[in-house]
Amino acid sequence: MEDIRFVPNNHGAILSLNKHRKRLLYTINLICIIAIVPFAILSLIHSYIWLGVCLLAFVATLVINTICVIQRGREYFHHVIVMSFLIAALTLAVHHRGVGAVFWVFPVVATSIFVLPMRAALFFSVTLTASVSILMFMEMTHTVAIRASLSLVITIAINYVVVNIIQELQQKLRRSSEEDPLTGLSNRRQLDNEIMAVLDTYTRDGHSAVILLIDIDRFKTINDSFGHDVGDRIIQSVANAIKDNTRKSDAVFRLGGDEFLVLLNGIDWSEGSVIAETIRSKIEKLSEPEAFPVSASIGASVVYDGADKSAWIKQADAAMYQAKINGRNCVHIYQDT
Ligand SMILES: Nc1nc2c(ncn2[C@@H]2O[C@H](COP(=O)(O)OP(=O)(O)OP(=O)(O)O)[C@@H](O)[C@H]2O)c(=O)[nH]1
Repeated sequence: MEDIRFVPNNHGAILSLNKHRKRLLYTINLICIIAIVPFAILSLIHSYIWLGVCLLAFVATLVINTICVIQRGREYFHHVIVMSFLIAALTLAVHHRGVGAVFWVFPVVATSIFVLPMRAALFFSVTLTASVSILMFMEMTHTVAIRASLSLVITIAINYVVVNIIQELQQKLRRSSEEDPLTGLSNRRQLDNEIMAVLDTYTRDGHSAVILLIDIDRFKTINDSFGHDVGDRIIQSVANAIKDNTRKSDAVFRLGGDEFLVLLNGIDWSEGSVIAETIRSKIEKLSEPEAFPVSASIGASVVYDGADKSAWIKQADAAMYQAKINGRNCVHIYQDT
């Protein structure tokens, strides 16, 4: 499940819009134009000038923001400005039209949490509820004011609990779709994006990078001789050995079975071969606690002009295959022959 709220960056701008987010924005805009614009015009006709002005200002700023977000990935008006028009309009509507206007507050409060950052939505919902409630206590019977205010508070509370649960589930789902459960390493799904980013950096800035393809030697024999549980433990130990000997800026993936891929960023072939050798020797050292031989064959391939993702991985794979042919438990660096 995807996060359906818009993610603001440090400047409060709205980032990456996927098609679900766009759909939500279009729907909100359409509803606002169909429902609010006629109401604003009616308000102006009935001489509720400020109410009409605030409603039109809200719709205008919302539509402009939507266009800017879709075209440039950034809001034009900060959402505080857009929401201020809405708070003012709804408070004026309750003042002019009485309790009937309070019904409009419920969908607005419920929707805010899906379109605003969590804190902003909470601030907006509380401010709107407070201003409408104060007005109701001043202008209506206390029974009506208490009932309406209480149901608004309950709506806000339930919304926040539900959205928090959705976010937690969403994070779990994202983790499980991107992470290998046995080792906690990223799985193949993440690989494409990471490699594309490294290739972009190489093309743009000339930063070198190296792929290491690591395959545990005779892993089938380990499984057959000592069982799958021991095999799993070896996979975890190898994963830890790789993680412990790479930097945070490198990316480590379990491709499946007993095969791992390491993406070494900003590293040339000589540094890459040193890291590969360190990893190989750390994996070999796992033999001591296990009391049976553990080793891995490693193929290395350095990024090259015109490299594409699958050709680059194929080179590392060919190098790893050569390391197996060379007797396993060794590093082989791909060379164009
Ligand atoms: N324990 C365990 N075994 C797995 C897992 N995934 C795949 N395998 C086993 O890993 C073994 C992979 O063996 P291969 O890489 O084909 O061959 P190998 O025995 O390692 O031989 P070489 O690669 O030629 O050195 C197979 O027996 C798979 O059943 C896993 O998650 N856990």
